Amino acid sequence: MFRSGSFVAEHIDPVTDDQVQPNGVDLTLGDVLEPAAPGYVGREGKTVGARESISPVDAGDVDADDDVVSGADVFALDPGGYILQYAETIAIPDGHVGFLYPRSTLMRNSCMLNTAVWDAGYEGRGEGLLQVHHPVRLERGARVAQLVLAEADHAGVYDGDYQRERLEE
Ligand SMILES: O=c1ccn([C@H]2C[C@H](O)[C@@H](COP(=O)(O)OP(=O)(O)OP(=O)(O)O)O2)c(=O)[nH]1
Repeated sequence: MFRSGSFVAEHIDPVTDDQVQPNGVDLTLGDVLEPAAPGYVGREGKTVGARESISPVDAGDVDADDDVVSGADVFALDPGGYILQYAETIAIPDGHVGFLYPRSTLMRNSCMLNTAVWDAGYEGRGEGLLQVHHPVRLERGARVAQLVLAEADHAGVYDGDYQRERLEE
């Protein structure tokens, strides 16, 4: 069974009322990174290749548009693959598994957010793969994705390399 948005909100920090949806909680855009060196996925080990931060520009520096809020931090992205870091800390409670879906407005703007499984016991500020197929402008703090939680049996709890990622930043 999938849990309600108000249940999911108990496991997201920080969260505001407007992020809470009927079936999940919207996550917002923290930072955008660009891969700068090859990573490695092996039979045993793995590494995440170096990435470089993309600097946001002031809203006043992108094409004027009624929808762009003055003073906002805006990532002006050309087509390519980027790492999107969520602003919120996510804690997947025991007895659950998390799934994340992109906000449809991203998709309608020719962007896609690819995600993996969120394991029971994981806590951290996670990442997703942002595919940009057409130039787009994304504001820091904008809602970009929605996390849902489903009840699930599990074998142990998450104890991998990404446990507690970016919590001390
Ligand atoms: O889109 C996603 C999906 C999951 N995660 C987090 C939660 C998940 O529990 C953790 C680890 O994911 P996974 O188990 O797939 O990582 P791995 O590549 O198998 O590495 P490790 O074995 O070190 O965990 O990453 C994200 O940040 N983004």
